[in-house]
Amino acid sequence: MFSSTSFNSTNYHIMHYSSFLSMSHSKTMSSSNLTSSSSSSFSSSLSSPFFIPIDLAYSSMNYFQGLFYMPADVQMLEIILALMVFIVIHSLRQRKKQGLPNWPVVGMLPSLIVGLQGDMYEWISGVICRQNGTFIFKGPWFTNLNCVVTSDPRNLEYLLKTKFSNFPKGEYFRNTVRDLLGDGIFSADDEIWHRQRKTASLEFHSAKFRKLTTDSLLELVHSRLLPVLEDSVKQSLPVDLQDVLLRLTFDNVCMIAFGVDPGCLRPGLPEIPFARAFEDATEATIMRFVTPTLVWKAMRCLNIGTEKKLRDSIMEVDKFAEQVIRTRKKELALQSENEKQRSDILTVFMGSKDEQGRPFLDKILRDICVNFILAGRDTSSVALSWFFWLLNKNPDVEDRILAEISQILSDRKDEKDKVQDLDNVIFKPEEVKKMEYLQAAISEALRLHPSVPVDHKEVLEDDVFPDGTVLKKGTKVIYAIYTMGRMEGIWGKDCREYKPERWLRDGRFMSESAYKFTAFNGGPRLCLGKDFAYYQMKFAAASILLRYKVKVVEGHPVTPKMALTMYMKYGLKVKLSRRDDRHKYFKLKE
Ligand code: HEM
Repeated sequence: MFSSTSFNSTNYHIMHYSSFLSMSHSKTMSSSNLTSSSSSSFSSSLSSPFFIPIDLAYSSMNYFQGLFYMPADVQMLEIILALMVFIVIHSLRQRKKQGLPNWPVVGMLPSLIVGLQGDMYEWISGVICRQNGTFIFKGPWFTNLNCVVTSDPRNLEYLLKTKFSNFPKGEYFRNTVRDLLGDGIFSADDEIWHRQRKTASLEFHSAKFRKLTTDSLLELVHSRLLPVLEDSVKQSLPVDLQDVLLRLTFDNVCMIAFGVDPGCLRPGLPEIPFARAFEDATEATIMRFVTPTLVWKAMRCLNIGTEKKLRDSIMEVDKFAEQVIRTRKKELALQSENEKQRSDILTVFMGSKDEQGRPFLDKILRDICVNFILAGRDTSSVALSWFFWLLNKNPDVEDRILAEISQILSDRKDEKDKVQDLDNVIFKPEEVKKMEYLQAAISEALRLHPSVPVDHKEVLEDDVFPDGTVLKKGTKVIYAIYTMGRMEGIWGKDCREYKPERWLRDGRFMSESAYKFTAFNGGPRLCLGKDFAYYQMKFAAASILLRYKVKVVEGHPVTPKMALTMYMKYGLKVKLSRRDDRHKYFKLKE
């Protein structure tokens, strides 16, 4: 009777369920009973959204009548089986309404676990798109895993700007990251956040700070990055470009935060204890987000597993921070006001006051620096890694970048600046600014592979999103930045294509709304390092592309790693070769 009808997957389960009941009835009922029961379940399955409860109730009545004629153990087994089938079908039917099957006790966790096995970000994007931009994840009963996941730009604007004060980072986040981040800018809310933001913001926009960042980057690219890459060319060896870039930005951000160069990008790529400890501490902190709070707290008390690793690595980070703070204090004490030239974050905060007008305590100074390192450590390098991977697949984009660089260099007016040897070219800050197509190509890479793929907030008071989603006090809200880059409703039908041109109007780079392109966050908590990050990425990318062709090693697997930052899980193995076709793009001085 079912074979003549075509079913979608949900109906297939319905059919299965009815067949099962038919089979059980056949043991106990007359054939006429069997026929009426089965056909009623079939017709209601097509017409009524309440099919399952009605059908089950009806069938169960007949079913229980039949029980009197059955041996007790068979009866029990059948009840259990019927119940299980009901639960399975009911839970699977939730997929259509709620995005994922919602099971008793474990909620949507099984689907999440399955989703985590593959490309987690693609999986979550599929679920969100099916739910038109907002999806409510139901975790296991009695856990704190329930949350609202959204990628609707209207909700993002509401969350990050309109009702900013109702969506803090929250206690859950702070308690989870406190051991590593303390009260630094990343995890703080309210006054503590505001004070740090104000001081840091003034500093980030000062000429002194700009000079520090451009000088330190120039030094690192020319005396560390390029020699390391040149070595790999000479030895004809592949190199993990992601690892090299991570070292570059780690050294760079430590110079900005602490005013100290840890030397990760020295020849031979040494392992630096502070860098290793920082990496380990971040990874162990992330583990807390996927471990029930009671469990990680117990592990912390017992000092075992990832919690032991966290404690050990934080001790190493603290040792480094304390030593830098102590040395800087001594150094500043010996200098006169006029000599105080340093403009790193640590020195600036040492000269500022907290919200009560007192100097910042050493512990807060440590927290501030550690937070800045975390913020600027790997976001740019990871973005650059995806950018080089995309270039490899889009040689026409690479051609356009080189044409732009060539134009900029040939526009040099000053005779002594004219390029005689491309290997000696050092881009000037105003030239980097003019690289509009490169900025578009990097933004497009960030749109498809945002360095921070998901971010989160907590609801302070009951609220409602512009799309109608009801938010109860204490709910966790996750905004899926990765998904936003892949939504047709935001970017159009070609949203999955790498097209830097979408950022250009009459050849000039045009920024997008922060609630549509949220790679740098938006509203009052917009990334403080955004301008510097663009400068850093453009300077490093242009300096590499001018000298080398970057080819991803054939067969090298490229897939995102599940972490707070979107690293490539297996790094980016590339083979570099000298750009011997430079004459195509660059006209040298005669
Ligand atoms: C491609 C590069 C970068 C991207 C995509 C990026 C992205 C972001 C995002 C998404 C946030 C919000 C995080 C949150 O509130 O949970 C953020 C905050 C922040 N970023 Fe960046 N960032 C980049 C580079 C940098 C750099 C190089 C620095 C510093 C040198 C920096 C400093 C900060 C700071 C201090 C905050 C905290 C702002 C606040 O909470 O008020 N970022 N960034």
